Amino acid sequence: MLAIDVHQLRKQFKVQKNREGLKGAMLDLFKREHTEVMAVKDISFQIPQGEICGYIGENGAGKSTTIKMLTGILVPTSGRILVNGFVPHQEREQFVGSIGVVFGQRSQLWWDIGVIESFRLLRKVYKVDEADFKARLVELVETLQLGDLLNRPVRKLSLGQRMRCELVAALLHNPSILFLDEPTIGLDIVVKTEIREFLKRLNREYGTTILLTTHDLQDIEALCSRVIMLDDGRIIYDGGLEELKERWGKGREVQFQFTDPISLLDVSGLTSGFEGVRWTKENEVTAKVWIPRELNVSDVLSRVVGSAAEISDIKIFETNTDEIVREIYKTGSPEAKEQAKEAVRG
Ligand SMILES: Nc1ncnc2c1ncn2[C@@H]1O[C@H](COP(=O)(O)OP(=O)(O)OP(=O)(O)O)[C@@H](O)[C@H]1O
Repeated sequence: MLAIDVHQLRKQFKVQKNREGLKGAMLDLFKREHTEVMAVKDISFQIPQGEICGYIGENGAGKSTTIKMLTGILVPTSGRILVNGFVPHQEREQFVGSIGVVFGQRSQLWWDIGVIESFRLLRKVYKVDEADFKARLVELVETLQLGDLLNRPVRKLSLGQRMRCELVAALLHNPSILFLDEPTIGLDIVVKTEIREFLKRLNREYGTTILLTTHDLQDIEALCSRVIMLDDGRIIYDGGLEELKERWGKGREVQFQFTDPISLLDVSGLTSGFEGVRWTKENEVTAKVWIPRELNVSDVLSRVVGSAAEISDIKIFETNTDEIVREIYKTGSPEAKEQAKEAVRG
């Protein structure tokens, strides 16, 4: 069974218009005018059990709206959703037992009571057996190092501590799918890394399926083999992260450290004939070469390595996903968007 199966999913919101001026406000009192906003436009995708998939897009692209439909909080305007074989908004009671949800910007813990009390209440909500609850709590508390936080009220926790507690709260009933909406927002790099490690482990040990939205592409790099990219309510890319980099990455950079001092002229000579290759000198013995996407990196490398110049070190710089994705978002890079839409269609 697929973890998530979505067909032609659409969500349209009715938004009240505000008319201008005093007269407008008076008129609004009697009869409001409405417009429609289509937040999600007939999207389809399937996620198998055990996959970690990133769901990305600019502000307002429709990510949260999708997650809310997948978790049964919003009812779709049209289309079909099956999550763990359930129709989320129809079969709520059984359904919520099989999923966990963390919204980075909202808490599911009670503000004024000890964290452990919130966990106990959630145990009742999810009808988790006492012995299972204890075993799971011990394990999660240990992995996420929550020991001395458990008796503190949530309002006294730092954001990072709270987020770790949110994860425990979402996982106490051992769900097979975890939805994360901006799980690392506002956290420092140390806590971000801890949370990423924890999620990887969860996926590895329990096969938990994870769908996560994020604006932090480091989350995607660290966790996801697959990315779904949304733009204005439509899917513009659905595929591997590596493929995304390959398809839209503009090139690779390789840094060479030579044994003896070199000049820019020397190194440029090494790659003569390769069109578009650009060298920059970093210091007496170090130079960087930029290799455009159209060329095979290893062809260029072997030419340099096979030359008379003696090399003491080589570093290859990975294509920066941040830059690629920002480029697609920003320029809309019309042809990239068009290509992507075609790839999804075809
Ligand atoms: N309850 C609502 N009523 C009306 N319009 C809404 C509602 N919720 C979302 N929208 C609109 O739907 C579109 C998609 O919003 P959504 O929150 O899903 O985007 P998002 O990709 O999650 O953005 P962000 O990264 O900012 O969280 C936006 O234009 C938003 O204004």
